[in-house]
Amino acid sequence: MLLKLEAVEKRFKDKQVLAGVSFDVAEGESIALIGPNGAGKTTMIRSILGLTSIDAGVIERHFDNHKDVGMMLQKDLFPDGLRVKELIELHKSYSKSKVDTNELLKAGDLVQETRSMVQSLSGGQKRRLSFALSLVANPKLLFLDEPTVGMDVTACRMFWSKIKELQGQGKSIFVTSHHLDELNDFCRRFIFLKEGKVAAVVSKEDLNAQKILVVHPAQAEEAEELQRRFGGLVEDGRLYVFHPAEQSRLVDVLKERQIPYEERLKEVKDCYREIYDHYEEGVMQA
Ligand SMILES: Nc1ncnc2c1ncn2[C@@H]1O[C@H](COP(=O)(O)OP(=O)(O)OP(=O)(O)O)[C@@H](O)[C@H]1O
Repeated sequence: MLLKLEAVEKRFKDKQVLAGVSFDVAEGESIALIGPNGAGKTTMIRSILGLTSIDAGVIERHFDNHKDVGMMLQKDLFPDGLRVKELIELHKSYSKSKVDTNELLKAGDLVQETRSMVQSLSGGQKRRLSFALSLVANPKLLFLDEPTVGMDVTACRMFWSKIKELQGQGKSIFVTSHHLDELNDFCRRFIFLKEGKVAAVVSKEDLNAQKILVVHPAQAEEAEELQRRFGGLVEDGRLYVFHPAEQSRLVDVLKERQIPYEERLKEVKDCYREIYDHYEEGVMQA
C-alpha cells in the first residue's frame, strides 16, 4: 500500500470541500480522480502532498514526499531568465538526480526547445516542461493535475505513451483530467468525487463486465417517454440506460417498435453520466 485516506475532511471557511473521503492506492496502480469543476480534486491532491492542511481524518503516506514523488500541478510556475535545459539541470541539482537530461527533454518532447527561454514557451510546451520536471527525481509516484490542458493532439499522444512506459516500469500514477477518454484508456481505477465524498470507485474490470444501452429514437419525446418507464439519462435526444434489468426489459420494447439502439461496454464517461446526470466533454460544471 502506497497511500491511504480515511475520512478526510477539508473546509475553506464555511465551504466543506472534502466531507469524509476514504480510499487507498496500491504500488504500481494508475488511478484517475474524476469530478466536475469545483468537486475538490486539486484540494485532495494538495492535501495528499501536504501542501494544504486537512481538518479531520488521516492520510497515511507510505512514500517519501521529497524523494519518491513527482508532480504536475495545475499552474506552471517557473523562474524567469532560464533556458529549458538550465531549468531541468537546476531541478536535477536540487534532487541530486542522475536521470539523463536528454531523456527528460525527450520525455517532454522538448529537444527542439532545449535552448529556448522558459518564459517564451507556449502553454502546451510549458505543460510538457512541467511533465519533464516531474520526472527529474525518477519518482515512484506521480501526481498529475490536468496534465494535458493546452497540449495539442500529438503532444497528448506522446504524453500518454510516456505514461504507459512509466506504468510498465511499475510507477504509480494519480491523475485528474476532464478528458475522460484518455483516462478510460490509461487508468485502472476511477474515483468519482461528488459533494465532497467518494460517489463511486470503479475498476477497469468493472467497466469490462458492464454494458450500456444507448437508444436512438427518431423523436426526443420518445426518448423521454422511454426514460420515464426505464430510467437512465436523456442527452442530445439519446437515452442511456445503465441498469441491466432495465436494459433487458427495454430491448423487448425497442425491438417491437423498431427503434435503433446499440449495446456497448461501459466507459468512464457513462459512469460520469450516471453519477452526475450529465456529460459534455470539456463543459463539466459542478
Ligand atoms: N485556497 C482556497 N480558498 C478558498 N476556497 C478554495 C481554495 N482552494 C479551493 N477552494 C474551493 O474549493 C472547491 C474545490 O476546489 P478544487 O480546486 O479542489 O476543485 P477541482 O475539482 O480541482 O476543480 P477543477 O476541475 O475546476 O480544477 C472550490 O469551490 C474552490 O473554490
